Amino acid sequence: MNETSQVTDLVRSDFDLAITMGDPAGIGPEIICRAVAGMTPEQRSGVLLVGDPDIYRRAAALIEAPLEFVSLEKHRAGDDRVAVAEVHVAQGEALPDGRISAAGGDLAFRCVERAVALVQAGHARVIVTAPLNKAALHAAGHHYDGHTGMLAALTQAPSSFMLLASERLSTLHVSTHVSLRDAIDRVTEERITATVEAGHAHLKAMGLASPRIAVAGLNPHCGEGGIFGDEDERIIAPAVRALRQRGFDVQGPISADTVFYRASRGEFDLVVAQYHDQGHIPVKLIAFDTTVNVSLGLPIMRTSVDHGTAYDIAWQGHADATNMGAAIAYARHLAAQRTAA
Ligand SMILES: NC(=O)C1=CN([C@@H]2O[C@H](COP(=O)(O)OP(=O)(O)OC[C@H]3O[C@@H](n4cnc5c(N)ncnc54)[C@H](O)[C@@H]3O)[C@@H](O)[C@H]2O)C=CC1
Ligand SMILES: NCC(=O)COP(=O)(O)O
Repeated sequence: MNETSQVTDLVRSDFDLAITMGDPAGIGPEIICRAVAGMTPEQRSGVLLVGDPDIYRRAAALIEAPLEFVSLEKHRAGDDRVAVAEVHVAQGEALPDGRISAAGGDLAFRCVERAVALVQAGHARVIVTAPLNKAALHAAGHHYDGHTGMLAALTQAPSSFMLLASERLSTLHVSTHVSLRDAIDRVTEERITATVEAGHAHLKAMGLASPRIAVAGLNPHCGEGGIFGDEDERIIAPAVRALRQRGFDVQGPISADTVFYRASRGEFDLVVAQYHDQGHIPVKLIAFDTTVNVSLGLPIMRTSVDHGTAYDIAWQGHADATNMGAAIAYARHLAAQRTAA
């Protein structure tokens, strides 16, 4: 029986969160154990870890957390031990700490695959992901651009969008993991429209009655009348006009050098960024520890830390789990909003 088919044999089905291990060579196992160790027994009972239990045990020992783990199939309501949907490292494969390996990339992929199956089967509600390394993922032959694209493929969603949500500033991206040259080609009316629609729907679902959305320009000063490029006038402005005609509270294009500052002061609930770094840099600058990566446009719910695998500090015992805590809190909030709706 393979790991995915085991979901049909589960003995319990009331987990709020399925938390995936990410790349085991990185800080994922450590920050997950830190976050779980800090939970109340009630919160912990709603958590299902996905990954290799021996690696979770090693991480718990590293941080001296008194956590015990039990296979999902043996877990019962009231059990103090942390339930684990087991996904094992391929035997005999090298998995060096803090280094890119096919074994690490493959385990990270199989954990996400398993988590999706668990959620689709109704055994968990929201997926929270620890970071994976995209080079390791590709080394293992899984050619996705990250979780966001992988989740779209695994759930047969036509598209997915990356939201970085923080208290002061949230950004949603027209494109993410492509080259800057490709990103410019992806600035199309269709993609801008779909991104605004996805952001609007998410904010409504999170309880905002009328989300105020800004769309960032692409070129310096939005092209300044065509002197520095014409995409802002030719593509972004018509897309925003059409959205406004449909009733969306959306403005733009607004120069990228001011729009994030304005949003961070409360003028907008969301900024649609035209490419990865445009939307990532301002949020990570002001809220690296607390920004949550949320996948939009999928039939399932998923949140994540905003940081990466941090190989440089992996398995040294001093990774900061604040961001994992924020991703978990956002996931719980998502689930609660969905229940209330
Ligand atoms: N959600 C995900 O799966 C994400 C995955 N990545 C991937 O992670 C890999 C490494 O990315 P990098 O650009 O090196 O960024 P990174 O976020 O892994 O590391 C950047 C710096 O921040 C530090 N850092 C990050 N998280 C930390 C934490 N929790 N506690 C203490 N220090 C922390 C690291 O030690 C490093 O100095 C790449 O393959 C990237 O694609 C990056 C972002 C998100
Ligand atoms: N820059 C964000 C990142 O790399 C995480 O991407 P994803 O795994 O959430 O698609």
